[in-house]
Amino acid sequence: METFKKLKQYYWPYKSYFFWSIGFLIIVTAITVVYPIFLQITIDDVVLKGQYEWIPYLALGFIAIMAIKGAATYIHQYTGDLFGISSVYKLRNTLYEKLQFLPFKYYDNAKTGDLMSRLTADVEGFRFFLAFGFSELIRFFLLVVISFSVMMYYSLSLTIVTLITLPFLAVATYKFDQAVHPAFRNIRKSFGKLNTKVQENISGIHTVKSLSREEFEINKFNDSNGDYKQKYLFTSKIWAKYFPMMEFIGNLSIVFLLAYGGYLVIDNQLQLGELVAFYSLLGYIMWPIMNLGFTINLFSQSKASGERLLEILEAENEIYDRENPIEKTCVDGNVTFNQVHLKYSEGDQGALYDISFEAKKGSVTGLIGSTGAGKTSLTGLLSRFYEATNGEVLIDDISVTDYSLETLRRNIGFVLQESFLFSSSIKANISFGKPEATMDEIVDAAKRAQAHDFIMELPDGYNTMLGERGMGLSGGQKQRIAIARAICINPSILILDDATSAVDMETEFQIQRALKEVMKGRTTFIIAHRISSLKYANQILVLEEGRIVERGNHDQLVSNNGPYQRIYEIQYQDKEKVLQAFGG
Ligand SMILES: Nc1ncnc2c1ncn2[C@@H]1O[C@H](COP(=O)(O)OP(=O)(O)OP(=O)(O)O)[C@@H](O)[C@H]1O
Repeated sequence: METFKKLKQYYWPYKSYFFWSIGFLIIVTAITVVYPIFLQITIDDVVLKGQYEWIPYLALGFIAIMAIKGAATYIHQYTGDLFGISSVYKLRNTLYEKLQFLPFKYYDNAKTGDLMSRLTADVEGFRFFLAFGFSELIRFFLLVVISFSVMMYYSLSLTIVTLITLPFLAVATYKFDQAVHPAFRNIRKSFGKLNTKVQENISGIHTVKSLSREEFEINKFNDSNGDYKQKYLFTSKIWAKYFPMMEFIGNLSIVFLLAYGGYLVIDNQLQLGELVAFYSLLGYIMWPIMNLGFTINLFSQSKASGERLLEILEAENEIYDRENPIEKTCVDGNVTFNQVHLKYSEGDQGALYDISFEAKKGSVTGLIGSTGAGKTSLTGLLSRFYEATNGEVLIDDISVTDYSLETLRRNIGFVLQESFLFSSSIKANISFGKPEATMDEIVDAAKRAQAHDFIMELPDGYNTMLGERGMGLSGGQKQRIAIARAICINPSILILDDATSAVDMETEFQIQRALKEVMKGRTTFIIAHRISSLKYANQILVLEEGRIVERGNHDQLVSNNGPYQRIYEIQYQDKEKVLQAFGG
């Protein structure tokens, strides 16, 4: 129940639908119990007493009651569905919103397919219970209580005899729930894994195909699919084991009813119609109790789903705006790092140690070092993708934690090694960070990113729709759109993370030209593996294992006898060797 309590805020605002639904359910259930009473009166007071003239009236009365029941069932079902659908609409929106604001750290470990199955299958599971399962439980209690009362009215002793099996049925049902709940949680988990498998495969299909790993992938999918099947079969076994047991106990009651009830009729202690009504009423008690397995099943599934939804809703967001954060449309872009340390998680080896430097407004800072040295981590701290463990990161002498996240991210433009483009128009992709941008601004950004010319050659120009992940464009074209997107927000700080590493020399040259133009007047950080990208930087920070081991400009570092000179020699000696080999 804890899970439902925690999720109350999502369904309770729609309680009026729920109460309407339950109100009409009471009418439906009451009418259901009236049927056997009708039967009893017809047998005992009409048929057995030979008063056949009453039959048409009884039949008409029956039709009227059925009509009322039909109308009440309609309202009960419709309002029940409204309750479920309205609640999960709000829940789904909240989940999505939460996913938008969860920090990068959350996504380091999250799996897309699993998240998707939570947002779809688990939300659906929860909805089904709200719309259907809840009222089934209530119907159960109503049917049992009303039927029980009428049975007691007919014969107390027969009620006791027939319902003697009830405690056994209750125990079996309880045990069933205990077994089936973890089984359902496992099914949901396995489904999440299956989804992850499919999603990763589709995202990485180029890699799979280019390395001929289709068979391997098929086998891996088969494993996940097999696991899902096993989990379902395991649950079926539980179901198959308990259900006949419950049915058997239920049928024992009928045996007791026929034996003892028959005796009472023969002994004239009970009327025949009452015995027939008793049989129907027993069905109303036994059937829902046996069916309780199914309802509990629903309940277990939705509880398991609810728990998985709560895992997202309750995930901690460590990076948020402090109270009254500084909101600015434009920062100057003076960046200072003061003895900054970064550890991604407790017990983790640090990613950055004692980083201190200054980058003046409009200057270019180059970051170089082997892979894993901490270059990307350093720039991520500026936008608060992650939080420094110690030390301060300042923009215009104010800690980044004092700014609103929106201010930071509207003032810091990123161009990553592999840029993600959405499956929408080129125009929408460029203005993604500034949806209010005018067409002139979009075109201007594209021109400065050297993207305008090739965009104009596309069939629909700026309205050309891109496939998922920017399919249909070359790597260099995608990159230039990403550059246009970064500068469309007109950022004071620009971070170019290996922006040219994934393209050929010719494209690199074009992109470099685009970047030179857009770097003007912005504090720029260039993460590069190639020295050629850093020649004109005002300062270069050489990182090794999370520490700055050398700093200066290209001319100073190239003869400093340090790691930069070594990188330079490796990159340029090779070039010279190549040139010599070709007689250059
Ligand atoms: N999200 C993360 N969670 C945990 N550890 C991380 C995370 N991102 C990076 N690291 C670790 O931090 C260290 C620095 O990584 P970082 O990506 O900053 O290096 P880099 O210099 O940018 O490397 P590259 O040139 O390969 O991109 C590495 O040891 C890396 O494994």
